[in-house]
Amino acid sequence: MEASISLIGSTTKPNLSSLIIPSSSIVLHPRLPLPALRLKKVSVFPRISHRNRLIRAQCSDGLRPEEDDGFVLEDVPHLTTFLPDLPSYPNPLKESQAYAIVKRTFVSSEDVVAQNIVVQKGSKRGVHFRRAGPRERVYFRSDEVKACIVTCGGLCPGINTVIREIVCGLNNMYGVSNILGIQGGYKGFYSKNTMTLTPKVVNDIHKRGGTFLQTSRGGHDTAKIVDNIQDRGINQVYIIGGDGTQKGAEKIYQEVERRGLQVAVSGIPKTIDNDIAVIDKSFGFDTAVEEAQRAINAAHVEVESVENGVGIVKLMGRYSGFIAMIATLANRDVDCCLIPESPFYLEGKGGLFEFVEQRLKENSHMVIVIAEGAGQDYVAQSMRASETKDASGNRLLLDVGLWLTQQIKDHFTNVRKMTINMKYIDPTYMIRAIPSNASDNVYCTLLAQSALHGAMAGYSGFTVGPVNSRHAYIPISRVTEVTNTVKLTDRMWARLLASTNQPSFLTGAGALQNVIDMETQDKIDNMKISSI
Ligand SMILES: Nc1ncnc2c1ncn2[C@@H]1O[C@H](COP(=O)(O)OP(=O)(O)O)[C@@H](O)[C@H]1O
Ligand SMILES: O=P(O)(O)OC[C@H]1O[C@](O)(COP(=O)(O)O)[C@@H](O)[C@@H]1O
Ligand SMILES: [Mg+2]
Repeated sequence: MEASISLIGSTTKPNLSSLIIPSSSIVLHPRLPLPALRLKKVSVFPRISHRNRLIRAQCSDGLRPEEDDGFVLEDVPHLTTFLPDLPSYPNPLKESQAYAIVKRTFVSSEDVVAQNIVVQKGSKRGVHFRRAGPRERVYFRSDEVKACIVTCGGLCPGINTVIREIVCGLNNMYGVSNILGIQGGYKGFYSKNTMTLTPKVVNDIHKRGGTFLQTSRGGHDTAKIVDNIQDRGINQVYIIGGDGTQKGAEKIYQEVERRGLQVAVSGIPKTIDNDIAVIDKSFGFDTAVEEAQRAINAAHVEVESVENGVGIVKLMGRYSGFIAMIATLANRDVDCCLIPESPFYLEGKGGLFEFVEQRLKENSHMVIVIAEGAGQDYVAQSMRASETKDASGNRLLLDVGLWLTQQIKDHFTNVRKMTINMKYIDPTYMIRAIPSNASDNVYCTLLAQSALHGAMAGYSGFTVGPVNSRHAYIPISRVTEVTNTVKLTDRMWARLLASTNQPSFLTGAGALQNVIDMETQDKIDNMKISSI
């Protein structure tokens, strides 16, 4: 059987013999018997930013299964890609008591996770990612590992659980004892002392909110960070953070590869907003939704105890309204949910004022949940706003919660001459600062273990996360190139509208078309990415 291979994203022409050898670093097609494979053609394309590694194989034995079934593996880099002579060792898990009776301790190099699991008869197989988990061979001797952990960006419930489980997992499963904590985010690499992390030190940190290692925004200096990694002899870097952090992790990986260092760079996606693409859900999200119930319930109790009570609860979500949407769906006392993805308007037919008045007439009270990023352009029209950014370059938002409170108050007092009782609750930081709940703790444990198995197995420049409930290694660039947002044209938003019976605000001129245009563009961008 012959195959032609395209390596997209490779900087150097690959050594053919190393590609012909069935290696754990390149899986061509899960159905291909690798030892029988002969290479027909190898093409090397220049690096493209949105696809780190895409490895496709095309059979030329007449069957052409990949061409027919459209299988694509979006692979992650492996240290042997640029260090082909790196020795490997049997995985110490072979001797592990914990895994003694497990049927399949090791994940096969042919196991992949499908990005799309809803298919039709005759669908192309589509994009797949490498399945996460321990591998038969590792590329680090346990006593040689010097790992470090860093946390960057905003807080999120569960960060401490991930830290704890990386430390305990490396120690218990791989016998690694040399683990450093980098304090205060990326800048901590070059501006602070490190701390030693042992299972004892991190034993109960999962019971606390925040990050044991502290965090920061800004301060990503790739050269300084990699110099520091090199100077300290660090060979595994675990980076916990959101979209910004993952972009930084990608740059660190690229510099590590450029310098030819045996350093595994592993990203663990963190975002309370659930705005990271590809993965099912980010850790801490469930906890945030649960905690949001307390604020919504408080608002509801307040407003149902007075006449014409209007409660407004602001939840986090800069560009993605997932917390607001799911917290609303979970609660049932919310009359209206406003998210960044769905523009709304106040005045006139189908507007928010009309809806508030209608609910007050019906129930004498109502609750609005609003995501912090909702209606930003609208708010900016009535406020003199200057574009300010945080240290990482994220746009600072206008306070839509306060603004909406004032608008509703003014309208009913001055225009409708009605007395209303406004209660505004902003629980955003209170939600973000709590420890993770039970299900997030389990999720964080899996993330940490998947990350360290991947690093020990020599993968690098990857992000870990569940894709259709199976943990996978995903090229970092794949999770940073698009923001995960609520799709108004998907059924979940319709479920919410059906549950609250609120207006869709799509009656304004061109509003519906705008949404469709935006989402179509998103889809086209995604399709371009998936079809390369
Ligand atoms: N494009 C980028 N390239 C390199 N580093 C980045 C980039 N964007 C953000 N960072 C760094 O990542 C860290 C966290 O980013 P930030 O956007 O604040 O939070 P989050 O990672 O949670 O989205 C900061 O130290 C910031 O300097
Ligand atoms: O801590 P800060 O800088 O006030 O951050 C607030 C922002 O952080 C977030 O929680 C998200 O932060 P990340 O991008 O770090 O995940 C937003 O929802 C919120 O706007
Ligand atoms: Mg972010």
